[in-house]
Amino acid sequence: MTKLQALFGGTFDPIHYGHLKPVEILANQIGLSRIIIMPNNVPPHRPQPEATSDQRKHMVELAIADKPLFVLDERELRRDMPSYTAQTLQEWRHEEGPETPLAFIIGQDSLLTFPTWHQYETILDNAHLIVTRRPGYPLTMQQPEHQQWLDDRLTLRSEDLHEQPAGKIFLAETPWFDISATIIRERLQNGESCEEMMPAPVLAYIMQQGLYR
Ligand SMILES: Nc1ncnc2c1ncn2[C@@H]1O[C@H](COP(=O)(O)OP(=O)(O)OP(=O)(O)O)[C@@H](O)[C@H]1O
Ligand SMILES: O=C(O)c1ccc[n+]([C@@H]2O[C@H](COP(=O)([O-])O)[C@@H](O)[C@H]2O)c1
Repeated sequence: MTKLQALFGGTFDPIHYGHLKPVEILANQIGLSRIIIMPNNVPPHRPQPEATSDQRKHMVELAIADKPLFVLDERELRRDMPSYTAQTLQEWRHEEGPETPLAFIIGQDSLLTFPTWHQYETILDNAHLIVTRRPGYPLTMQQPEHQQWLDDRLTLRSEDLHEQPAGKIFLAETPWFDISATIIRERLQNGESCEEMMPAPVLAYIMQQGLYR
């Protein structure tokens, strides 16, 4: 098997176990050599996050400090423009060459909005798309033409992700983690505990910085 690397982009406001656990399990299931966590500076499709980019980056660093599978990629943090995935993947492909298998990981909720992303059709030219499960969202697209787009690219064979450089969509059978950054921010605002939802060093940093009060 080749060494398949995957980029995992997000706002991570804050990073939590709903981000970390599915992708760790995925890495074991399909054989990922590296998961590259890539926080954005300006998210394309949502309001600016509550925590600063430096704070969100630091929380990612704390979350992955004891996990050799993960590395941090700061390229989107350096961008003052919205972080369009199509552009980022074009850059990444250029760096890695045409033959290297590359993948971009998203959760099930992101798959549903994927056809609204900037130049979404070009994203699969440069990487595979790996979708992790998330409770509360369907695995089918709302519009028939988007379902057709999905069906045309779906694969059930994880080997395809290693054998081809890009172009496939793989719906991974990862367990559900009913955690979101929104719930965490709300719970913290209400003074409720979030210990089960994120690594302890991240929670300690949130408390120390007085974030999400
Ligand atoms: N619980 C989860 N299970 C699977 N995927 C998830 C989960 N939470 C987030 N993701 C995925 O991680 C990526 C980054 O998500 P993001 O940083 O927006 O977290 P979030 O918890 O959805 O945040 P918010 O609640 O602020 O919208 C997205 O592709 C999203 O689909
Ligand atoms: O390129 C786009 O148009 C686009 C639209 C929405 C989301 N994304 C990317 O998808 C990833 C998850 O986004 P989010 O908002 O759920 O944190 C993150 O890397 C975003 O930059 C990208």
